[in-house]
Amino acid sequence: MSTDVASPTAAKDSSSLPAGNEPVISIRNLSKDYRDFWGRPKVKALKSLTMEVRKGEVFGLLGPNGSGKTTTMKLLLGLLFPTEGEISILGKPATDVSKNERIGYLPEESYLYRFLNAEETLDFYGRLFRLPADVRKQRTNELLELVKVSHARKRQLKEYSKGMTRRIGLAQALINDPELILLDEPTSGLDPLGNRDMKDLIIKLKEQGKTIVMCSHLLADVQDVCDRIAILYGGELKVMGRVDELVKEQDATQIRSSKLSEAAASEVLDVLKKHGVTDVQIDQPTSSLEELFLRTVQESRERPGRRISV
Ligand SMILES: Nc1ncnc2c1ncn2[C@@H]1O[C@H](COP(=O)(O)OP(=O)(O)OP(=O)(O)O)[C@@H](O)[C@H]1O
Repeated sequence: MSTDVASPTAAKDSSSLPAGNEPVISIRNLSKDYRDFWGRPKVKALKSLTMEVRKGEVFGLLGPNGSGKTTTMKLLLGLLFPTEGEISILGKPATDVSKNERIGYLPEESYLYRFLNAEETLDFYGRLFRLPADVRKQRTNELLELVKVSHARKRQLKEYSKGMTRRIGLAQALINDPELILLDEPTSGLDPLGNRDMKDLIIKLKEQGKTIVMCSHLLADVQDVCDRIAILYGGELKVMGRVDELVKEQDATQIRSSKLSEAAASEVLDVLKKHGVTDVQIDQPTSSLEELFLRTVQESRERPGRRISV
């Protein structure tokens, strides 16, 4: 397995950067101590974190509660100052707030104004980025379509469901057409349809050349959309690498075929036994519950009133 167990000095992952592909984010020996009322270090939230995020990739930042993910996001945005270390983001230091005009951020809890409707919300954030009125109008329309809340554009956000609020939060994060998008728990609170939409959106943004960093506890979602991940524990980088490489089982072989007859399966077993392989399992593959759920909803839409047979 090409896993990198990070040490404070060596936290690079296996696939090195191709020449000319400068990292969008470069973090070197980053530490963050939160201090108490008297300025004494209270919590070491990050310890010597070194990592890179490349242009056009979807990067997952994982770890249990309190492992330092949100702290990392806030340091990237320049909302916190590091205790030690350096961050370069879009070629600028993280403390240079001008770079935030090229960044979109979806916080874990969206801070949206409950009494504004969807249109007004996006227009308000567009104004914060000093976008001209015609651009604000065009982006608002495009983004409401993209996140599928066009039908509720005139409704105040206080009437929105959790999933709709998450969608408008994402639209807000995209209003400035950012190059780099930071998403804190993007799929939390979404039903399986909303979840699929959000993942499709993330993939679409990647196809448009955007770089995306996301924190999530929903590992199946991370596996679905992320190219590379880092796992933090207690503020330290423990693992970093390509998702497909990290989850590959090194000491097993998988053969997939169309459905085998009993006779064919038995012959296959004989061949494997001849080669000394005894721990063989031949069974029918299963699809995910997510696939079944989405198929059920799709078929229910197309053929209302019918019971669906699997
Ligand atoms: N403002 C703060 N003051 C003091 N300690 C803090 C502060 N913010 C975070 N911490 C501590 O820093 C550590 C890392 O917190 P952080 O929020 O970055 O973790 P996280 O990985 O995002 O967690 P979660 O998955 O719960 O969101 C935790 O021990 C947390 O208690």
